Amino acid sequence: MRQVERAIFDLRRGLPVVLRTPQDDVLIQPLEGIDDTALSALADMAGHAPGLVITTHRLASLGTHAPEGADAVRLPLGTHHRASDVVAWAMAAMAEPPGVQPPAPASAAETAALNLMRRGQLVPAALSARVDATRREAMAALIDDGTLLGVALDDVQRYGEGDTTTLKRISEANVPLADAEQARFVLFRESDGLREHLAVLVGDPTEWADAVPVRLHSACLTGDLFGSLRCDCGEQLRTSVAAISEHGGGILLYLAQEGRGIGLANKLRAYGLQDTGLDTVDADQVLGFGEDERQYRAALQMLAELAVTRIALLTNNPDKIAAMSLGGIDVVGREACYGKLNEHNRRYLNAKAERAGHWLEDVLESRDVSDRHALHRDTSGSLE
Ligand SMILES: Nc1nc2c(ncn2[C@@H]2O[C@H](COP(=O)(O)OP(=O)(O)OP(=O)(O)O)[C@@H](O)[C@H]2O)c(=O)[nH]1
Ligand SMILES: [Zn+2]
Repeated sequence: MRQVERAIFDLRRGLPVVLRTPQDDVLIQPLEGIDDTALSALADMAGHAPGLVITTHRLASLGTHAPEGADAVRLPLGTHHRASDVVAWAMAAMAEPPGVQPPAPASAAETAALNLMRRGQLVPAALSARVDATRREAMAALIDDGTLLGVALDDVQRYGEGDTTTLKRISEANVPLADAEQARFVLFRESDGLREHLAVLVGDPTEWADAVPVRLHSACLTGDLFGSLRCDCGEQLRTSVAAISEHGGGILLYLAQEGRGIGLANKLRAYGLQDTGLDTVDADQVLGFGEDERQYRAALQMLAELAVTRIALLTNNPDKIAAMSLGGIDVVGREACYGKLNEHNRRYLNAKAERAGHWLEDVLESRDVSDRHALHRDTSGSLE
């Protein structure tokens, strides 16, 4: 499996990787940083023009339906296609589908390639070229001398299905917080070494209520750390710590799921797309993602490790309740957890309520605006 993890790192560096089966070698390359030289080098190495592999979410955002049952499709490319066009087909906001032949369902290697891109928090799109039989020996030599990384397709598929994200409890310490003086941070690391999650234990665990107050908080660097006004995350983080403390203690799980699981680089891309008029769901779809890419396996493992089975969840998100219940946790209560509405996050909160079914009516109807908003209104008079 270490080869798979190495492949993810090579892809994050923009390097091609070879996916190998006994019959075939397939060269794959991420879209980030691709230029015309890299595009033709890929075709030369493989002896075939590459195709562009995209998710069906991306295809839908181009206004085209995927063949029945396909999760990903391949658009064949010709030698006349420029890298800038290919990158645009993969991730730019545009209405026109590419003028190439109809999409074919992606092969097993191509589907696996997109899973590697996702795990590496790259845009889930790839260039893919089957290595011609006449080039296989040369390809094997490049793999042997370390120029290219080769990884068995079988391993990539098992990596995607398996328990590679088993958590290890790594370290812990008391960290008194402004909103909860008695707090203990426990750090967990996924076994492939890629991501770390935190359990913040508030109060004395022996005195926690029978249904332990729990907040599942997905990381949001911009909101949690910088107080971004584009979302409600920073305020939710702090008010939930305070609420847990007031309820006699409980747990905040701080999950490495930046940008609903798409990663910070892609969240910033999605923000750029939202600035052109798309909402948060459509912007993610342009980049090839579904409306919410999060999985809660890590949260379930941390609760198991902490021997917590009955919880009261602080959330407005029905998916989190469903994920916990499906994972065998008894969710016996739910408490709302709001941030403040302001003119920068109103559209985002509306989209969460309307498109993802979050319970945010109270916030959206309250016209509860922050001091900062009031200040802004005083000076600009531009409150909608
Ligand atoms: N992709 C994407 N992610 C965003 C955007 N705005 C915020 N996020 C992310 O959305 C996630 C919000 O997570 P949570 O705070 O757990 O909130 P939630 O799913 O709304 O659920 P509750 O707060 O529990 O009701 C964080 O990972 C943010 O980084 C956006 O416009 N696009
Ligand atoms: Zn946020």
